[in-house]
Amino acid sequence: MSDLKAHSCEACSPNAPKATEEEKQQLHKDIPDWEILDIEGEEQLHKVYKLKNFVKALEFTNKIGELAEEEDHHPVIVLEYGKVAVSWWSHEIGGLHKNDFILAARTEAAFNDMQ
Ligand SMILES: C[C@H](O)[C@H](O)[C@H]1CNC2=NC(N)=NC(=O)C2=N1
Repeated sequence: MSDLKAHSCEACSPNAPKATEEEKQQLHKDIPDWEILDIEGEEQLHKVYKLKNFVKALEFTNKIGELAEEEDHHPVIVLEYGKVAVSWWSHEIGGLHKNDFILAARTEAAFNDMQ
């Protein structure tokens, strides 16, 4: 396994290439607990995290927000009591770019740091 969270994100433009099937398969190995969902024809990485209470869930949400702002790449985050659902995909290209896998790996690391 590579240390995916340490990879650099590339600027994502509308003509950036989507990750190929082979790349997705390889990158998914680093974040095996994330699901790849097809939402209205666009693939997304998705994971639901459980936390102790609302304050912890909010703290984690804010950490993800910081990761997103650092890379100008933003997820959908659904926050509720003790739970944070995160989806990463690249709006510009309507699917998955390597950046999404990197940010999912950083999300995973942020969660592990809180435990
Ligand atoms: C102008 C700005 O860089 C773009 O709109 C960025 C912002 N954040 C983004 N986040 C995500 N997930 N996908 C994008 O295509 C995207 N584009």
